[in-house]
Amino acid sequence: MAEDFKLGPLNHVGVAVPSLPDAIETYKTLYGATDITEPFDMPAQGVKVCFVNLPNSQIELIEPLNEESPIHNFIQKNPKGGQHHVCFEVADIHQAVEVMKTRGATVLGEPRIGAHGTPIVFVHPKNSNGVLVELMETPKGDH
Ligand SMILES: CC[C@H](C(=O)O)C(=O)SCCNC(=O)CCNC(=O)[C@H](O)C(C)(C)COP(=O)(O)OP(=O)(O)OC[C@H]1O[C@@H](n2cnc3c(N)ncnc32)[C@H](O)[C@@H]1OP(=O)(O)O
Ligand SMILES: [Co+2]
Repeated sequence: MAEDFKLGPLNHVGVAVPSLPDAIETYKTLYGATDITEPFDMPAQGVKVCFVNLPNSQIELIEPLNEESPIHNFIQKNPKGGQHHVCFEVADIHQAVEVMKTRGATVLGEPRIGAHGTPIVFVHPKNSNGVLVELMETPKGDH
């Protein structure tokens, strides 16, 4: 089970923001980003999300949908926003969950469909030097 587990590519860096339109404007005007997806709501994940597409990865901009959002507290503590998580791809999300739990990590919840349409889970920041790590199953056909 664990022997063939490994992290795949860095898929995205999650940035939590108080206002998606303002953050989009920043990436457009300050960094000249031209490839930014239309924002969309993910009620199951409690966020509004869009992606700044880069040559080798993405910035995932996320805004809390409501006070129940898992990032509501984060924005309360960081009103201007901040780097929120890093996301690595894995071949098999269920194997990843098993390996993380076997190795003593706190896996937050069960795998749920994320913004790329494949199952994701999160490993608590306390397990990774204060960094919230998202594991995302690589979309089929992308292997
Ligand atoms: C649309 C899906 C998209 C995708 O890629 O597909 C996403 O990525 S959605 C991203 C948003 N969803 C999540 O983040 C789900 C997982 N996160 C959680 O369950 C919570 O955010 C959690 C448990 C990590 C923190 O919840 P909360 O902030 O309400 O709890 P606390 O305030 O008690 O914080 C506990 C402890 O953790 C520190 N913390 C919180 N958030 C982060 C963070 N992003 N990075 C690093 N550390 C974080 C917080 O400061 C507390 O630290 P302590 O030392 O105990 O004070
Ligand atoms: Co993410």
